[in-house]
Amino acid sequence: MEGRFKLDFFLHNIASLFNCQVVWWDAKEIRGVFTPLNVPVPSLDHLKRLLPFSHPVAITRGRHSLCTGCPDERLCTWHCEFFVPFRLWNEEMGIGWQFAAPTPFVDNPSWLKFAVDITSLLISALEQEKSWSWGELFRQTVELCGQMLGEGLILFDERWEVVYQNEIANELNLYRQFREGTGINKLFQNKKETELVLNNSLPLRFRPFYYGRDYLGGAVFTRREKREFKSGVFQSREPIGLPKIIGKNPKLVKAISIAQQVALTDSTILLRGESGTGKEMFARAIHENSPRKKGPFIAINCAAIPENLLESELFGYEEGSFTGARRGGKPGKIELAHKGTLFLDEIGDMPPALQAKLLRVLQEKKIERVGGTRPVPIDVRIIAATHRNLEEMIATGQFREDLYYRLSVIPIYIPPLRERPEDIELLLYYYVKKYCVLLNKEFKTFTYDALQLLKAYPWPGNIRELENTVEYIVTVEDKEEIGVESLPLAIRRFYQPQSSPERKDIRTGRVKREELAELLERFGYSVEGKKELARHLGISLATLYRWLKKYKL
Ligand SMILES: Nc1ncnc2c1ncn2[C@@H]1O[C@H](COP(=O)(O)OP(=O)(O)OP(=O)(O)O)[C@@H](O)[C@H]1O
Repeated sequence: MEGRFKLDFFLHNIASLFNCQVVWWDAKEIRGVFTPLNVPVPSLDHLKRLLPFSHPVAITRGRHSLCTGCPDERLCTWHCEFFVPFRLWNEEMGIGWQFAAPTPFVDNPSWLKFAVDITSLLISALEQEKSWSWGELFRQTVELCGQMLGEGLILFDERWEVVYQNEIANELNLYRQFREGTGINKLFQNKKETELVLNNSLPLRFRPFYYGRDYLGGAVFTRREKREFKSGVFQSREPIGLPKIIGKNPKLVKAISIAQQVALTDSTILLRGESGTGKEMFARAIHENSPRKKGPFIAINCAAIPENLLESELFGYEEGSFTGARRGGKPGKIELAHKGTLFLDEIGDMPPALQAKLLRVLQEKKIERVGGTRPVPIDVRIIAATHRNLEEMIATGQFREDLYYRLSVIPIYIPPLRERPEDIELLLYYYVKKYCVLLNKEFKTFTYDALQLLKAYPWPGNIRELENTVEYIVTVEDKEEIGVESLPLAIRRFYQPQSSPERKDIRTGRVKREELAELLERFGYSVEGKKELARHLGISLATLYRWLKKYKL
């Protein structure tokens, strides 16, 4: 098999295994796109901007500096993208792994390492083609994939002989189970992708490998999620099914529990909360846990698209409906979400004319493209989100009351981070772990002072800001213990050393009203916020309440 085609073969199979799009390119051209997804191919202009990087890069949509001014910004529907640069045949090249939605793989901090390992394996095989046997390359690739999937794996050759099995398969006695029951050759004799439950207890997935029309063998993977689901582990341990919704704050836990219940229904949901509190994450989790999870999850940010384009983005258009309209027309996001979920982010920014049009879609469950004449029936579940005060907007005539009632059938409030001080440490260490693995660094801890400061900081950008902060610290800091001096300036400005006048004054009860008001603002007015403030000041909650009463705060 010649070099280029060998790489094609592997990338194609890995893409379908992980349900992602894999792109291989150099400075002049896109050499290959491998994808089981029906999604836009990135432009060469976008990909070329990645080539100057000499190290692997993980990009979450809208959060990386590269997203600003990206030529694909308007078309981008990716959840995230991993880029691995390399040099082959004396040229700079790159392989990008793009995911349309969060999945267990994307959210696993080991993914970037996996992407690097698999790329290096393929490249070294291509570089030293003579010394690599085709079978060995195949075995090592599938083995790495099996580790990443965290599932039992047995690999067969074209004669159904076992060529490899990993430890999980070993533990499950997988091979014996085949020999005792119907043989593997019978179970998968049509050599097509198959899912089945072995001996009524073990869900399996069979993946054949072909090169052109030649059958080369196949892999059998166990399907772990199903096993966990059956035993109830999934439901009890991770209520929303996406383990990364971190937090134990009672208000957040309540939001998760409501989301979990309504996920099973088709009700329209309105997610409310400040920017960066996790509204989109909730929306995706609800979709993933709903009966629509096999359908698409389509997100659109009503504030990010210019008013004149929003209508055609949402509703699509027919051919010739305006100058520049694409031949054959284009479906809008609502149509694309058919049988799935449509996430309307920043709904408060939707212009009034479109609010009326959206209301009609919700009432009639039909959609008409711009320039179209035929209404098309659609079956879409709507989740809207906003950080704005819609009630005030209704009062000032900026938002339609009837649309508001249609949308907020189930309102879910996600509290800002400053109202959830107990979650800050959890999130800090969650992201420290994630970025230390991603960036291949030693695990880090915070000094007492740094942790107190991070807990006292009001996090106006919420979890997005916290994640960016941790990513920055882990990237630039080599020490194992992170002190106040390593924190970004914006946070250090909040530092109040132990002997500061503020503390002394407060301890002696001589704190000024303005100072206390400012601290209260910083920690939040909730009971949790006040508890945290009392802890910060070194006084009891009862004393704090006394002071607040005294100052009428
Ligand atoms: N509870 C949580 N646990 C872990 N990560 C979280 C949590 N909540 C949010 N995040 C992370 O914080 C980031 C911001 O979340 P998300 O984009 O869902 O916020 P948002 O409220 O939709 O923001 P915006 O209104 O600005 O679009 C994401 O990277 C998300 O993964």
